[in-house]
Amino acid sequence: MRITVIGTGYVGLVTGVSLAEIGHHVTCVDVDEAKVAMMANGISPIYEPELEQLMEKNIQSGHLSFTTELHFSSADVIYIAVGTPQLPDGTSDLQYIEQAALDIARSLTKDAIVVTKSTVPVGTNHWIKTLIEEATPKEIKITIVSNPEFLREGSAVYDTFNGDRIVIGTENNQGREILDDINASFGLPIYHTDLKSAEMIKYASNAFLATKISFINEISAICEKVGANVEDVAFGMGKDNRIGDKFLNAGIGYGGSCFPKDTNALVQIAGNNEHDFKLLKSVIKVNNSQRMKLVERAIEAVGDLSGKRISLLGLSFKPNTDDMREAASIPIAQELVNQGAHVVGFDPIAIPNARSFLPEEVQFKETIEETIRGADVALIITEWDVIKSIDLTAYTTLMTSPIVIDGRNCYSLDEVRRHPIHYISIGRPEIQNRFVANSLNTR
Ligand SMILES: NC(=O)C1=CN([C@@H]2O[C@H](COP(=O)(O)OP(=O)(O)OC[C@H]3O[C@@H](n4cnc5c(N)ncnc54)[C@H](O)[C@@H]3O)[C@@H](O)[C@H]2O)C=CC1
Ligand SMILES: O=C(O)[C@H]1O[C@H](OP(=O)(O)OP(=O)(O)OC[C@H]2O[C@@H](n3ccc(=O)[nH]c3=O)[C@H](O)[C@@H]2O)[C@H](O)[C@@H](O)[C@@H]1O
Repeated sequence: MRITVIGTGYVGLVTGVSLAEIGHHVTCVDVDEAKVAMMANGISPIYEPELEQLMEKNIQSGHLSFTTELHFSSADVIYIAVGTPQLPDGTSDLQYIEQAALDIARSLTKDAIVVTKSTVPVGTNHWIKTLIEEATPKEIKITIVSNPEFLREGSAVYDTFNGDRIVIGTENNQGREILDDINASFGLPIYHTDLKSAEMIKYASNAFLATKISFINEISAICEKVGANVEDVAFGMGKDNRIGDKFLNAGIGYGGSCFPKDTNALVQIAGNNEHDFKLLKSVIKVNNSQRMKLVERAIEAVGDLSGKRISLLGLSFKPNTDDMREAASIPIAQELVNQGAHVVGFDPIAIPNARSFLPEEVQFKETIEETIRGADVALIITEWDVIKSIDLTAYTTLMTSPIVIDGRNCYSLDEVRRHPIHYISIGRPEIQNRFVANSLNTR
């Protein structure tokens, strides 16, 4: 099948490369000339494991190409994968979707199947179809399909080939049959539904996962007060198949380009339809306050942060990605700078992106050791393997005072107990050996 994918971000590029890998002829279109030039040379503009190897392989085999030209007339199927960011009031900004629809309409010379991969509010697929139809000759027939994406950043390629389901929302059998054909080689379960239900499945899935995270974070706050351990609690809960053991990691909350924007968008979709989504509003509120916990703990541990050297370990919103969108490091770094702290940041991959997201006062270091050297407090923001696997003696030998506040519960408490560290994590008992207190007093 000849497929054109519009938009080559995390979703569009991975979709295009994966469809090429299973044998389709894919043209990826983007308006960003610099990005297209990179991709045409086999270089991925995003950090995503396995992606670049597959890109190179499929460019070589002639299955994958990149262009800025907005001509779609030779495609059998056109995928829309442009961004749907959040407007200030929480609703989805559909300007890129609208532009893509108009670009499609302008160049169509025959019937087309248009597939929406982007996450869009309920009813948007009908709107896209109407937009295209209004701008094309009457004899051209448009079939619209909603095919929401469930990949996670950091494991996007793996997820595309090993996902739990493919959702295909259609308005007729033709769209359904062609999408079944296109996706057959992925070998994943396909679930068919109507357009609106497919759109809703995407928001409901992200909102439910966000709810699990805020729920376990609330439980972690109670664990801290009563002296329980949230990891043991989550493990015990997760053994019940009805609950499941995934997405119960307590921490500093969810970030990224999707959970924050999609939860806000669903609150707006509900509100526009006269439903006050109280539960989801609370999920968002809990998440917003969760992010500041590390700063609050730092103040409890050392008092006034002014003039203190504070290390941020991990800057991206989660490990294995360079994506800084809605990363917890952004409000945390801003608050630390506001309080007069001297902030030093480390991330194995995201530093180039982080420079434009974090306050200019933040300094960056290439290694964990350089980042924590001379620090008064280390805050763990992202659970990169390189941070999880560090020898804990580095904290005691390099820091001015070994106070580690771990927003991702990276270390086992048994391991921490073997080191003279003041260790504060989320929903687990605080560890402050007498030895640490003594060593701090003698500094
Ligand atoms: N990032 C993720 O992990 C996931 C994202 N989604 C959804 O997928 C959609 C895309 O998200 P991302 O890939 O993160 O976006 P992104 O912001 O990384 O990429 C969007 C791309 O579209 C391009 N673009 C915009 N307008 C265009 C036009 N008219 N023609 C050609 N190219 C155009 C931009 O230059 C950019 O390269 C969003 O709706 C998002 O909610 C869904 C699942 C996962
Ligand atoms: O719509 C999207 O964009 C995507 O959003 C999420 O994927 P992603 O944002 O890439 O990453 P996740 O692994 O879901 O993590 C999101 C955030 O939740 C946090 N998280 C996750 C799991 C957990 O138990 N606890 C927790 O705090 C992570 O640290 C991260 O900040 C969903 O998992 C994907 O299915 C979906 O396609």
